Amino acid sequence: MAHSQIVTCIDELEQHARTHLPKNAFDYYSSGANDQRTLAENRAAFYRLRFLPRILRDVSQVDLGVSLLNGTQTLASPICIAPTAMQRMAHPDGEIATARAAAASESLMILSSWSTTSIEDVAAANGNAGARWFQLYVYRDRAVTAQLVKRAEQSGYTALVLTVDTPILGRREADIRNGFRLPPHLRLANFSETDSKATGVSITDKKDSGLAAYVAAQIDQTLTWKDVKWLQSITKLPIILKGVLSPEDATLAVDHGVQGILVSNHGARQLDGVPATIEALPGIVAAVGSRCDVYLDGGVRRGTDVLMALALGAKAVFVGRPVLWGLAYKGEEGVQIALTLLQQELKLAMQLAGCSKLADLTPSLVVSASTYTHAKL
Ligand SMILES: Cc1cc2nc3c(=O)[nH]c(=O)nc-3n(C[C@H](O)[C@H](O)[C@H](O)COP(=O)(O)O)c2cc1C
Ligand SMILES: O=C(O)C(=O)c1ccccc1
Repeated sequence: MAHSQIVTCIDELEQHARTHLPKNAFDYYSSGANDQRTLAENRAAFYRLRFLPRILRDVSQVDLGVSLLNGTQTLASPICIAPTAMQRMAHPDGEIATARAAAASESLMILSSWSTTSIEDVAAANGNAGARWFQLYVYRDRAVTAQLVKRAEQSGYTALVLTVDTPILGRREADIRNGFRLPPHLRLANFSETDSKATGVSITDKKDSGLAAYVAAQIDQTLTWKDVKWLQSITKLPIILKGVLSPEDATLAVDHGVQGILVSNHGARQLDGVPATIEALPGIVAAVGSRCDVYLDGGVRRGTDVLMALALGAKAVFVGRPVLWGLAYKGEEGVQIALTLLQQELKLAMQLAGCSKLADLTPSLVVSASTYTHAKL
């Protein structure tokens, strides 16, 4: 795709990234775990669903506006940015470009703890009008964790997204083959050299996946529900648990007083063989009811995917790799292209489905292809 051409879909941005990014960066961004079964399922499961559109409803005006966390976070659309680590590998502006594009699109950005731009610099780029949440891992050193929380609070991040599916990094074989590590000109901007040196493992170590070894040394594998309580004790920010797939855990999460659940399989990068997120969503929505927000990420590449997730009960969806592909294409402008494409596709899909606002979206809009086919036989 030449730069002068119009980008028509997210997959085109991915194709561009595949041919323009260094192999070790593209492989790191695109990989799933093991045989990448769940990676394929995250897309395939959307393909197994069908819409039953409604007709003769006035769709001349479409409102994509949504409010999250009990009305405290209003957004122009329910399409938001998932946290992805090390964005400066995709474009020199990295997280700064993402933060600017998010603000320009009135979208919400979740910043990864493992960013190549600091919490403070991203906040400045996102600005007063921007909406930003901070993604947190709990580190072996609780002082490091508490310090990150404090910095996020002071920099105007309005929620903490606690990732709970990564006690250790999943097995990404391309990274092992490539000996993946952070390029030497970049650094994990939220940690001091001493934080990382203390573990004796450096992210630039030249063995296997340098990342996996580094993560194993940093992240606290002893994490349990008591640590959710600990986090609540050190912050007043709302807490969203990211990486919930089981309805039982969703119920526990609500019982522990979290304000949101992000149904996620980490872009199929952790345990291979788990369900696609769009398959896991209905059970979690049923378990949670209206007791907290439920969001989804994983494999969202089309406005029609967004529509399916919202119809099945997600309040908002998050995209990870599409933002990286946008960054690789054209930095801030590329991320805006990705977000705008998805927003326009969602609007069109809603009109064609007979819906003019998000409140019109109900599970009856979506049927499983197999159920629907059998019912007609
Ligand atoms: C390259 C990459 C880096 C990621 N880094 C993080 C991270 O630092 N923290 C986190 O909670 N999730 C991380 N994720 C998971 C994403 O937040 C999200 O769950 C996933 O990418 C959504 O799937 P999608 O890429 O198909 O949209 C990462 C995903 C990718 C692809
Ligand atoms: O690569 C990832 O998926 C990821 O989430 C991660 C986790 C810890 C450090 C860097 C990236």
